[in-house]
Amino acid sequence: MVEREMGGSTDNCNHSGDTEPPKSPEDESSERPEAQCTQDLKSVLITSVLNLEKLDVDLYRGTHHWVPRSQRLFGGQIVGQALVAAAASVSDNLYAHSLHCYFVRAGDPKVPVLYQVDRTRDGRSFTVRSVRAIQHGQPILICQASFHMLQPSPLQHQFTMPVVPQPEDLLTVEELIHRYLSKPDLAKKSRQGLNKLLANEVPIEIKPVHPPHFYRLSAVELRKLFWVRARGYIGEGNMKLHCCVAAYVSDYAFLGTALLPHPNYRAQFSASLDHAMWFHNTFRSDEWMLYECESPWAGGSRGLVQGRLWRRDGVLAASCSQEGVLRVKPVTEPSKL
Ligand SMILES: C[C@H](CCC(=O)SCCNC(=O)CCNC(=O)[C@H](O)C(C)(C)COP(=O)(O)OP(=O)(O)OC[C@H]1O[C@@H](n2cnc3c(N)ncnc32)[C@H](O)[C@@H]1OP(=O)(O)O)[C@H]1CC[C@H]2[C@@H]3[C@H](O)C[C@@H]4C[C@H](O)CC[C@]4(C)[C@H]3C[C@H](O)[C@]12C
Repeated sequence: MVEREMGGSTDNCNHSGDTEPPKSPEDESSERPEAQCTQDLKSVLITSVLNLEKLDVDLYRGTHHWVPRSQRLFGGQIVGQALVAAAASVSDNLYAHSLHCYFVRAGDPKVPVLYQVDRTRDGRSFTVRSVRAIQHGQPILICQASFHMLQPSPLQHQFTMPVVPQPEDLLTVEELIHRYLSKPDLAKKSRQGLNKLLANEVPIEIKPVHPPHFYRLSAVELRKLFWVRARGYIGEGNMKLHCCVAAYVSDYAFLGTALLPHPNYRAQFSASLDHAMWFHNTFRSDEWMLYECESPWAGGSRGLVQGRLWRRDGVLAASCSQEGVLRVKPVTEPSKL
């Protein structure tokens, strides 16, 4: 399996059950994995989605877990798996620092994805891999990923992390949905939509900072802020793996940011066209990170969104950009959540 080639060990066990209150990151990272855990939603990211099967040199096969209702493969899954494939032939002293992808065809959830890696260049400090994600003999995604060795520099700066409530003081998406569903006067259509959302087996935990915003119930500002982490315990592992998980995480709830300024419209068809990420510092994708998303522009049936993933200590972990196709239609009756 590719993961073994990536070095580092990943613990398949998880330590934050759905029923028990979320543990603080310190609790989780201090726990030692005890019992043998079966694969479940909380470890599926690592044990299957990002655990590719090696078919040949530089050729891998990925399986699916969660698929959006559009029945197109989730873009974050394809990006995360492409980065796993790219990283497999890169030595452990190099770190993923950027990736750039185009989604050129919809992914078919009925068949696995093949990842064909080209070892574009192994330089003195930078190494570049090109990956084609292939289904039915055609590329669905083309990706370039670059890896860099540690080269410290006195030149450092970053934006300042937004001041927001801590995740321990916020509700998860699931808890919010249950709260909305408890409203007796909830519109039937909204109730159906929320139950479908609850049924999503997304291996990501999300705590919106401004819930009405997250669900576009009010366009107070053009930013979407939410705490996010992969479900389950990944452990220190190796940074390549955490970058692959962050790639998966970064594409969820991202493109919808471009609809925030337009509460009177909803997407009739939306799909990511490209996705770019820059990894700035080490981070743990299984610990809460703040995802700050904004949309500087939309037009011509496209929208551009930009995101910053922040560590809890205020360090900027990663930056993301994505343009997507957005074909919209007027909202006939605003949601009554
Ligand atoms: C995570 C969910 C999904 C986000 C993704 O991952 S998208 C998947 C990755 N990207 C792609 O698959 C794109 C691949 N590329 C292509 O398919 C093509 O290149 C394309 C289509 C871009 C261009 O093709 P081309 O042939 O050149 O051009 P067209 O002719 O225009 O297109 C042809 C096909 O396109 C379809 N189509 C075109 N127009 C329409 C239309 N008007 N209506 C319907 N379909 C149309 C059609 O298939 C055509 O093909 P055909 O063969 O003719 O059929 C996220 C998605 C939703 C999010 C949730 C949501 O926003 C609600 C919550 C919001 C909250 O804030 C966060 C939580 C949410 C639950 C949120 C969570 C997620 O972000 C999802 C689930």
